Amino acid sequence: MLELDELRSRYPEQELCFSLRAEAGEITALIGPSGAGKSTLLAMVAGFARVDSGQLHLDNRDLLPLAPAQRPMTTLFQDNNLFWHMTVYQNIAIGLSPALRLTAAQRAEVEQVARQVGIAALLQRKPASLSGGQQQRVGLARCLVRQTPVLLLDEPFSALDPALRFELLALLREQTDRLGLTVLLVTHHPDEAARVANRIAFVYDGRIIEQGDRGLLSAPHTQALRDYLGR
Ligand SMILES: Nc1ncnc2c1ncn2[C@@H]1O[C@H](COP(=O)(O)OP(=O)(O)OP(=O)(O)O)[C@@H](O)[C@H]1O
Repeated sequence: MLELDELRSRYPEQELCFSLRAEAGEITALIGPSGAGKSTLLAMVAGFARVDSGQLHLDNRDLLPLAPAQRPMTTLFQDNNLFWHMTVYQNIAIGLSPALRLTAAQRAEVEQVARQVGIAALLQRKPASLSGGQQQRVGLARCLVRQTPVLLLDEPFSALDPALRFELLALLREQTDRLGLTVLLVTHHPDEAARVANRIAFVYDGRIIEQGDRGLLSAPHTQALRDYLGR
């Protein structure tokens, strides 16, 4: 289980403080207004943003002393950070070896993950020749090949049209179940959250002020969540 206990960051204009529990095999959707702190929450967990106090554990292992690269997690943003001069194969392989020196077993892993996310036929292509949805599949494949137990996703599919977005989310759901991943997914689409997430956390003014299962969206407790949902 990934546990955030009063994980706190103080900025001049705002103090952020998050408590959250996320189980393996679960997708937790983080929703909330712009500026509420969703991306900063992910950055605090990943080690990219300063943490002033509180605790962060994965299965009772203290993650706070670890540098970002040592943390057992992978981050995917909307801007998927693909390298345009490299092939799809290389773009996935770089998740395993920055120098692209792969063992035979690792090469087989790249091919297997590519099959799982439906891009096996595209391995020799360059990202520029792919559709937006295919590019995000490559980004997801790079994350999955690393085999980290935690995935931090910051609106990875938001630029895609709804049908493609749901296709990619279904793929994420499938891989989360298959690999027992712990996924935190920032999204601006509550319908997206309702479709794939096990839990939904509403981030408001630097705090999680409501959380629950998908039912949260049909029965919000706070006025802030009602306002956010436009009800
Ligand atoms: N490095 C920083 N310096 C100062 N303030 C910061 C910093 N990082 C985060 N913050 C504070 O955290 C707040 C939340 O920003 P964040 O980008 O996490 O919100 P968000 O919910 O992801 O918004 P959006 O949905 O628009 O991406 C900011 O308004 C700011 O007050």
